[in-house]
Amino acid sequence: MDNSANIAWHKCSVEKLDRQQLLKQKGCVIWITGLSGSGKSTVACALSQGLHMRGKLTYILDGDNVRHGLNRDLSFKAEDRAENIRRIAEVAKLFADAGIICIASLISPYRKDRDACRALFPEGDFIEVYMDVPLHVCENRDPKGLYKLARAGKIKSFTGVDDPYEPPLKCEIVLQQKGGDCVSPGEMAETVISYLEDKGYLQA
Ligand SMILES: Nc1ncnc2c1ncn2[C@@H]1O[C@H](COP(=O)(O)OS(=O)(=O)O)[C@@H](OP(=O)(O)O)[C@H]1O
Ligand SMILES: Nc1ncnc2c1ncn2[C@@H]1O[C@H](COP(=O)(O)OP(=O)(O)O)[C@@H](O)[C@H]1O
Repeated sequence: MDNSANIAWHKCSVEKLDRQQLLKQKGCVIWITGLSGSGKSTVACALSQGLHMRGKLTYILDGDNVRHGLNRDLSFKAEDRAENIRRIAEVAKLFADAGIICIASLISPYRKDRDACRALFPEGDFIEVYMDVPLHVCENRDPKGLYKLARAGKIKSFTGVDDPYEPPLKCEIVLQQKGGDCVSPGEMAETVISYLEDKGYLQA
């Protein structure tokens, strides 16, 4: 797998700590996982807005968007999903090293792929957020009409329909949308911001 030989890491005197001091924050990744339609992109945006208003620098890596460019060669079969997730994690690692709060929002359905991403980061810097929204709620929302197409057999291997989703067994934050209680994207974002504040990520 590793085709790079005879290479050495080149260090620079300006390091992550220096960049963090400049930005008055700590670089990390907030990894939002969940079914299609669970609200990942909406919460990612609300979070980015909330942090921006507090003077914090963020950048969103959305699965759908990255698949328009860097990952345009990848399909939805398991190996390609794994590669999609691996590449996004490596990019997120660069953003975190830049001192940025990187928000990755992608289905990332397999536990082992998400755990492999976590292993790329120092302890604490990979913050996994699970959008705990039942399939029937996502399917009722169906903003892009994809569930309808999947149920009609026009899209194959659609997560939650004929492809698996493995919820996290243990993650930093669970955002629930269950029963009659409606939790707004802004409220969900505030939960994540409180976590970041408590853990010291909003200061250098
Ligand atoms: N087969 C299949 N399964 C799931 N999703 C599908 C599929 N085909 C297309 N789409 C659209 O692609 C978006 C998911 O891309 P991701 O990069 O987040 O997926 S993954 O992490 O690699 O599983 C997903 O976006 P979201 O709805 O925002 O989750 C869909 O719009
Ligand atoms: N907290 C929420 N409460 C109600 N509706 C929501 C919430 N978050 C997102 N939505 C709606 O659900 C749909 C799917 O959201 P989206 O962010 O596109 O999900 P995903 O990125 O997981 O596919 C959109 O129509 C969005 O407006």
